Amino acid sequence: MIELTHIKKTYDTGRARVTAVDGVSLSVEKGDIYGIIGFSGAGKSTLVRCINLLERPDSGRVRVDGVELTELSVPQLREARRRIGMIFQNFSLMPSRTVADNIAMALRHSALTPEKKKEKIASLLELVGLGERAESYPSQLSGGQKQRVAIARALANDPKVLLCDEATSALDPQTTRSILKLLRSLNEKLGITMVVITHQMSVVKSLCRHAAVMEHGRIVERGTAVDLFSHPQQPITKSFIDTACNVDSLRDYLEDQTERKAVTGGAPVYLLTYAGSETSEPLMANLYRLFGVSANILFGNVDFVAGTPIGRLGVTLSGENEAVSRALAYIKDRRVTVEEL
Ligand SMILES: Nc1ncnc2c1ncn2[C@@H]1O[C@H](COP(=O)(O)OP(=O)(O)OP(=O)(O)O)[C@@H](O)[C@H]1O
Repeated sequence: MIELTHIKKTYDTGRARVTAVDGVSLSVEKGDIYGIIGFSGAGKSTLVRCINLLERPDSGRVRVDGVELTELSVPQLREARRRIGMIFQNFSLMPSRTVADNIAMALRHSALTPEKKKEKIASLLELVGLGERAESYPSQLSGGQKQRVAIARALANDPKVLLCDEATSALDPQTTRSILKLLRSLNEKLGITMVVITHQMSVVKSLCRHAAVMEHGRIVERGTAVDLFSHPQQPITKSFIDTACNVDSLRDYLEDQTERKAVTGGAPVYLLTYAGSETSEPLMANLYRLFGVSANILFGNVDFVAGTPIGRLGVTLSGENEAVSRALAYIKDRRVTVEEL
C-alpha cells in the first residue's frame, strides 16, 4: 500500500543543514498497522509527512496505493491526498466551528449532496463514539473526544491510509488506551492501513503489527512487533523495550552494589526473555529436575504484543558451576534469550 524508496529530506536552517531523513526505504502492506518509533528529532514526523507529500523529499520515490505521488500535478495530488487521512498530537480542530462543521470542512470538495454530507457526518460521529456531540464546540470536549473528532474528520473521504503523528502523546493513559482501541477497531472494520508515529513503545505494543526504529534520520531496525519485543538487536531498540517492559527498574536496582549484593549474594543476574509458546514450558522446574539448578526470581513481567505473550524474568541461578553452565545452554536451546545484567 505504501512504498517509500530512498527518501532523503534536508532542511536549511540558515546556520546549518539538517538531514532529517537520510535515505529511508519502507514498505507497508495493505491493512497493516505500522509503528515508527524513535526519540525526539529522529526524523519520524518528517518521514511520515513525506507519505502525503506535506513534506516533499529532496530525493526518493513515494508510492501510495499504486500511485507515484511525486509525479502528480497539483490538482491530482490534492485528490490523492484525500485518500490519506492524518491525525496529530494537538488535534488541529477549528475552535470556532462545531464538531459537525469541523468534519464538514473535510468534505467541502466532495461530490456528496448536502443531505448525504449530513448523513455521512452523523455516521462518522457514530463510528468514533460521539453520536451526541455534533453541535458541541472543541472547547467543550475532553482531549480524547477532540482526538475522536479529528479521527472522524480524517476518515471523511474514506481514506485507504491513516497517518497518526503522536496521536496519543497528549492524552492520559486511560484515554490513550481508549483511542488505541478505537484505532484498532477502525483498522479491523475498515481495513484501513495505518502508520503510527510514537516515542512510546507501549503504543507499538498495543497497536502495531510491524514497526521500525528510527535514529538520526535512518531506520536502524525493523520487523514484526513481536520480534522487536522478544529479540531486539540494536541498543536503541533494547532501551525502548527495557523502558516499556519495566526492565529499567531492575537495572536501576542492580546498579546499587550494596542492594545488588544483598539480593544476589554476588551471583550473576540473568534476564531471560521468551515469546509465545516458549512461555508454556515449565522452564524453572526443568532446571531443577534436569540439572539440580534452582532459580531465584528477582523480576517478572509478561506483555502481550499483537496477542503474543512475551515474558521477561530476572533470575539468579544456584548450583554447581558446571550444572549452571549446562542449565544456561538448555535455556538458550529453547529460544529463550539470555542476557547477563
Ligand atoms: N521545518 C523544519 N525546518 C528545519 N528543521 C526541521 C524542520 N522540521 C524538522 N526539522 C529538523 O529535522 C530533524 C527531524 O525532525 P522530526 O520532527 O522529523 O523528528 P521527530 O522524530 O518527529 O521528532 P519529534 O518527535 O520531536 O517531532 C530535527 O533535527 C528537526 O529539528
